[in-house]
Amino acid sequence: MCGIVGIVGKSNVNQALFDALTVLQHRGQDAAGMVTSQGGRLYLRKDNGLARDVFRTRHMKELIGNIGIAHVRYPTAGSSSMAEAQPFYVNSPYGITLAHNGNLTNVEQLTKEIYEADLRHVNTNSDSEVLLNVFAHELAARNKLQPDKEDVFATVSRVFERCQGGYAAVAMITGYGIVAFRDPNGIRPVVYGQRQTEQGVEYMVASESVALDVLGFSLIGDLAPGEALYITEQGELHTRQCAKAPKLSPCIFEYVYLARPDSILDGVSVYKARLRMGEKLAEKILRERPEHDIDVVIPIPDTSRTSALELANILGVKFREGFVKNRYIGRTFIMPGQAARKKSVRQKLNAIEQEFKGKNVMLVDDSIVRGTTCRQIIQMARDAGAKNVYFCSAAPAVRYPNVYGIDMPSVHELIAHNRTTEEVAELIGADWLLYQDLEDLKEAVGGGKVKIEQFDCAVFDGQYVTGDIDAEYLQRLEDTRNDLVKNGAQVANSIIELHNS
Ligand SMILES: O=P(O)(O)OC[C@H]1O[C@H](OP(=O)(O)OP(=O)(O)O)[C@H](O)[C@@H]1O
Ligand SMILES: NC(=O)CC[C@H](N)C(=O)O
Ligand SMILES: [Mg+2]
Repeated sequence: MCGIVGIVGKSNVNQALFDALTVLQHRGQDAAGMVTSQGGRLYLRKDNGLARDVFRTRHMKELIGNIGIAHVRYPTAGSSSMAEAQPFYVNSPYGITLAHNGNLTNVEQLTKEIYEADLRHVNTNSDSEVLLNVFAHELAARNKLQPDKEDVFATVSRVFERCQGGYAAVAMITGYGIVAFRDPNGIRPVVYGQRQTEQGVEYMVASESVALDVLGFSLIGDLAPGEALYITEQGELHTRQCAKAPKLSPCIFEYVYLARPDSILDGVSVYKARLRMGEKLAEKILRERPEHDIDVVIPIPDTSRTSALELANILGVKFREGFVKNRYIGRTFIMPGQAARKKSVRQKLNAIEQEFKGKNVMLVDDSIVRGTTCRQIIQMARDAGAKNVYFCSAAPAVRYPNVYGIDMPSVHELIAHNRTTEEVAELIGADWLLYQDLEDLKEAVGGGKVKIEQFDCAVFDGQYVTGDIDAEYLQRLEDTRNDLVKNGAQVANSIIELHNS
């Protein structure tokens, strides 16, 4: 779940792109990049690190132009090498750059085709570089000196025919405009909006609506699954449905953890969805233990705050901030290695003893994935003197790998894989553990004012909406991307493409 953004403006867009990246930083902390265009030239800066570290004043000065795209990365394919930071670039046709959120599931076949049939060179293990080359090949196949919107939309249709998986992408065609597209299942989100300036209307595409809000763009809407958008350099906006059988199946984990609460995705407020998750969970507690003895509800900052608050309200139990979060430490789950993740939990969270001493505490988290967070947190609650430590998760048990852009490649790393709730409770040291039911989660997200009928819930139920995932695929994923392999795979590549400023 990386963050992508593209802007067609009326003055230099570098500052706006940078600001958007800082707002989307929660979607990827490993690498950041930006490319802008002016007078047929491209200006690129990308590297590993947070946006604020990658872009210094000297880089910003060189990123000139009224049009550009940018990316924050959380690696889910290839390695964490800086050579895989995005946007990627190919020089033909026209000079195209691309930023991608998601994961292709037929990347091996595509890599072969690109080399053997399309005669194109791919220099990294990133699936995003493959996606760019498919797009570039199909645009080149139109054989036009000056491509128009029909060429762009026909190209996206071909991309949909060839590429499987989850992908939300934004690409810049040098001298022509910005294209954005969302896979036919709409697994990853893309929104777009506009703002009025003295020089005319500016357009922006981004992973989440919060990026539009903060920059003063008003939301026009989401890209529908299978829809593409093309904004010319002159500022004309075109949209088109380019897929044969689109079906909205957004990743439900976006609402659980990935997205910011102040975003609206596919018409659903993430904040409200999380409130409803808390409500459903409280109802389950009351069903299962009407005589519960919970003294206080405590969230695990940050993401669970919203659902924990509503859970406490419905239970009629005190809501307290029992853990203080170090604001200078980022998100733990999207860190690349287990050692870093483990260390970070203790650095990030500290208990306020008074809230625990002698009490039965109900700790609430949005999800339990590897169990890194809850194990340590429960111990901290005990050390702080809690009488009983109960734990609940606003999402169901995570039991299956994710293949669409969340780094959960190995079932053996998932604490709930092949374990009952009681076994997980024992392992994490909880006196009582409660998970949200999947139907309740679906209802919490898709049952509000705006209805969503189908989701990608694969991490909870093992059903992969693209229909191309089998045991063999999952085994390969496990073998190539488990924690041990990833730790050994950090090759110090340099970037072979545009000069990096
Ligand atoms: O079971 P685990 O493998 O530990 O993963 C789940 C935890 O990781 C996430 O927190 P994170 O620290 O990434 O971000 P947050 O501050 O937004 O909650 C999530 O909110 C859970 O707390
Ligand atoms: N999290 C993502 O969306 C990752 C995009 C791409 N698969 C990469 O690894 O760079
Ligand atoms: Mg958390």
